[in-house]
Amino acid sequence: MTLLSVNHLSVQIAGRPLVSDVSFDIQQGEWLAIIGQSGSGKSVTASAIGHLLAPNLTASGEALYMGENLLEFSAKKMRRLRGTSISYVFQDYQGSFTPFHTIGRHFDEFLKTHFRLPKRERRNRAERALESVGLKAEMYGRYPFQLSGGQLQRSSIALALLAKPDLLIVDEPTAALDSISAFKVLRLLADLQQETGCAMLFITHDLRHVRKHADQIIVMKQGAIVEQGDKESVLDRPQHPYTQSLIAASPSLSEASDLLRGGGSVCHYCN
Ligand SMILES: Nc1ncnc2c1ncn2[C@@H]1O[C@H](COP(=O)(O)OP(=O)(O)OP(=O)(O)O)[C@@H](O)[C@H]1O
Repeated sequence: MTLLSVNHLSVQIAGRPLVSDVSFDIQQGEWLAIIGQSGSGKSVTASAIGHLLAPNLTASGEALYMGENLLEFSAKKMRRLRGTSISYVFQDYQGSFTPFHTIGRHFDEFLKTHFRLPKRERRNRAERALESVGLKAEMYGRYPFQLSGGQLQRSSIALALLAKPDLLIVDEPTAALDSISAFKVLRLLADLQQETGCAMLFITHDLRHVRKHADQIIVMKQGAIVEQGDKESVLDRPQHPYTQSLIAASPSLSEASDLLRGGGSVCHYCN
């Protein structure tokens, strides 16, 4: 079943298009990856869906979620939906936390805003959420600066999944992490997606992640989609010269794909 249907989405700045006529569907539980070079419009597209564009940008078109056009939602209605039905995880995990509030307080504020739960139950839920991303419950009382980048990104994933959203929009979640932490965070996201059954809109530069996790792929260039389809057809039989050049510029992809096909086990991302 279609969860989100984006139709003819365009984003402009002072009359100049940044994203033009973008259309795609995400099915329930599906992992859709958006790839493309820096500046191709991936983040602007993802931000437009949840009303997270910078104030100088305007969006038009449709983003139908359960049949309702999100672009027509009031700010208040969208705020209610964001975090509960549609959640975001950003590259800049630092920005997801207020430095002078404990990790626990962030969870508590979220739960207080969206649910009517007694204090003890809120605390239990937050601690369980931290444990679900491999963190100790004692992280509840720590301040953001007392956590590593990987731990903070895990906390932001736990926070994003707290209300069991149907759709998780993830914008380069590992760009600021070292490769081992990045690998762990991606595996965690994949496990949690399996567990919760949420759909994932995943923005990345790294085609190895796409090869491993995506069902469908969108390729963006200069604000427009140049190719889209299922993972195998886009990565193994790319039609557009731009997709071909992206794949060619990602030498580790052919390596990863050989390893996957041959059942090799040397590549971190293939295990
Ligand atoms: N608030 C803004 N004001 C003006 N231009 C913007 C704004 N936000 C984004 N842009 C421009 O829109 C274009 C698309 O940006 P976007 O962030 O979506 O690219 P991206 O594909 O996500 O790139 P990256 O992979 O580097 O994050 C870029 O040319 C960017 O400079």
